[in-house]
Amino acid sequence: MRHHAGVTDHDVRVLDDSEYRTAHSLFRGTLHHPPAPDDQWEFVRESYEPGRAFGAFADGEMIGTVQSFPSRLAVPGGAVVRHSAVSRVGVRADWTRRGVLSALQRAQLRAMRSAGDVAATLRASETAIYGRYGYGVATRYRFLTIDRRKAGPLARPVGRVRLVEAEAGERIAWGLFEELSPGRAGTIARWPAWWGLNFTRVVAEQNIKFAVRSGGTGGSGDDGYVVFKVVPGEHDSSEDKPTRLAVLDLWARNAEAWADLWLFLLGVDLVAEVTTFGRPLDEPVEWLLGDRRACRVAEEADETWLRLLDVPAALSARTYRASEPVVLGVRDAYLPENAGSYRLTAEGVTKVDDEPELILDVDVLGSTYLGDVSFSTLAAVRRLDVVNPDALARADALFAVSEVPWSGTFF
Ligand SMILES: CC(=O)SCCNC(=O)CCNC(=O)[C@H](O)C(C)(C)COP(=O)(O)OP(=O)(O)OC[C@H]1O[C@@H](n2cnc3c(N)ncnc32)[C@H](O)[C@@H]1OP(=O)(O)O
Repeated sequence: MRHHAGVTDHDVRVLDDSEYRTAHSLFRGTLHHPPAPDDQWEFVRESYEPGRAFGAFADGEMIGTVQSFPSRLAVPGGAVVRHSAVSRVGVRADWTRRGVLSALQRAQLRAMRSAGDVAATLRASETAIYGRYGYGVATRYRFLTIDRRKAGPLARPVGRVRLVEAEAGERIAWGLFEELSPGRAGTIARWPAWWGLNFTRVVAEQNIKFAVRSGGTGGSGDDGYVVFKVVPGEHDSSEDKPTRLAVLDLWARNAEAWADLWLFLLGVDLVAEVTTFGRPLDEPVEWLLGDRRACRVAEEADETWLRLLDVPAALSARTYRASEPVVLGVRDAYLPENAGSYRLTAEGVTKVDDEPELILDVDVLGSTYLGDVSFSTLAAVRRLDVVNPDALARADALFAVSEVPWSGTFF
């Protein structure tokens, strides 16, 4: 493939399983990590799926790679669509800014759509990279830091939270997760190798713990779990580091189980600080505490970058609120079959020849799709062309959701 006014020549093709380790080492190199040692590779190998890894080659050497995991994504209204979780994107430092990633993206987007995936998502290392390929920020998450000794929760537990040894804990967590996700819009299915890589592999080394909740008013079965680790503090050095409990993964079937899990976490002795990995924006942790100021949002950040691969299928999969119709005009440079006018009503979606009222690139449509940001907001920052200003309120009303979207799975 010739790119960027002929600066470079490279070919892109699907990798076979003899090439996965080279691709993985190349990717890790672009993040400035050494290749995975053998024990880690055993877990990583499992996560490469046939037909899903691509390499870019120049002079017979691999210079760039992308790959994806097979998954499913929940959309507003409760439907679940086929989805690829894209990761391990990297181009060797001596080949960057010559169009190598663009060529890889072109091949990967085409392949995912041809395979029948409706959407792809990823976590971006930098925000400047993926908009051009049609990915838009579609969910956000927040990282909490709680001063445990100040928190003083007022509620009392209803059920029972028990610590479970790692093997059984992981099995129970996995089972509950499969029941609960995809559920909320933005949540995804985890592929089997996700568990091995994220937990099994590091359980002993990182002293990872599993706690399971049961026995609430809903019955005696397990209905929530939390995966966490406690990092002991250091008090003998010049810097005083508090003992910290880090919440890695927390899912519950209902609010009662959720609150019991948090009450358990806030009651672990000798812990000064409870921190979380990215949690949903609407998780009411502050409201559980006697002193809401004990809970600080350490960071709020972009979580899911969403790429609609099959726009008509994606628009038809989600539901819409009652409102007057709107005609959206979609532009898509990489998958031009998505381009055109779509008439949306509360009952459904049709591709039409009508003049669009709002014109937007597919990455902007991706940002609105799960309901995290409104058309009006994106119009205010000039991310879409407003042909008919009245259409903004109609589009906002149609796409409105009652629960903030969130993924909750890092990859
Ligand atoms: C889902 C994940 O895996 S996230 C991890 C992504 N990987 C990394 O961050 C590892 C380090 N970075 C890299 O490996 C590379 O820089 C990549 C993969 C991000 C980009 O690869 P490249 O081959 O340089 O991208 P390519 O040349 O195709 O760029 C296409 C366009 O995007 C722009 N672009 C690409 N990466 C960046 C960036 N990091 N910052 C700003 N602009 C960028 C280029 O300037 C170019 O713009 P132009 O068309 O206007 O000239």
